[in-house]
Amino acid sequence: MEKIKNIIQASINVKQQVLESEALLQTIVKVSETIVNSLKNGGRIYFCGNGGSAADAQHLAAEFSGRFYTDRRALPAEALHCNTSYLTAVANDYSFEVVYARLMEGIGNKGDILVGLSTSGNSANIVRAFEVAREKGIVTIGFTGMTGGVMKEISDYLINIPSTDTPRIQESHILLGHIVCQLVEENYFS
Ligand SMILES: O=C(CO)[C@@H](O)[C@H](O)[C@H](O)[C@H](O)COP(=O)(O)O
Ligand SMILES: [Zn+2]
Repeated sequence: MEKIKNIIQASINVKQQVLESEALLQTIVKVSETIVNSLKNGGRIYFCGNGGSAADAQHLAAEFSGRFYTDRRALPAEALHCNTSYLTAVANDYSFEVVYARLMEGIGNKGDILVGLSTSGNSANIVRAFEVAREKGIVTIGFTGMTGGVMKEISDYLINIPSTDTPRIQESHILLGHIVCQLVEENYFS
């Protein structure tokens, strides 16, 4: 029981720090406004991550393309790992490092948004996708851990959770991701 309580408390502590970080909260506001502007100008939102963060990418994309709280028209959002034929072919024929970059090359357009979720900030396939995004004028939003890793240098917006513990970082990513979904849904459809 003690162990379980300690883990829950650790998750709360990270979220408490997020709550007290004016800078992070301001970034959330800016990110939400940027996504609304992109959507209003015909942009699309792409999400990518690995492992649990791929699940988070898929989850958040579905809030936009499906629904979050309200009944409204679908918004154009996709997670980049969902086509397993594409993923296995490109990883097999080229490398796993280029799987997301190649998709951005193929389907990303100027004014779109690319959200990358990486607790280390160092996942090479996300970093490579952000590099392609930068070349194409696609706005990048990094959800990372405390240091931001390599993504700190190449993200237009960085949401770096004040923790170095992968699961605790992911738990705050999904909280803040949900907040972004709610703000975008409310503002876009108001
Ligand atoms: O869900 C978890 C851990 O909670 C794992 O699957 C985790 O996402 C994987 O180890 C990822 O490959 C870690 O990558 P990243 O967060 O450093 O980009
Ligand atoms: Zn996990």
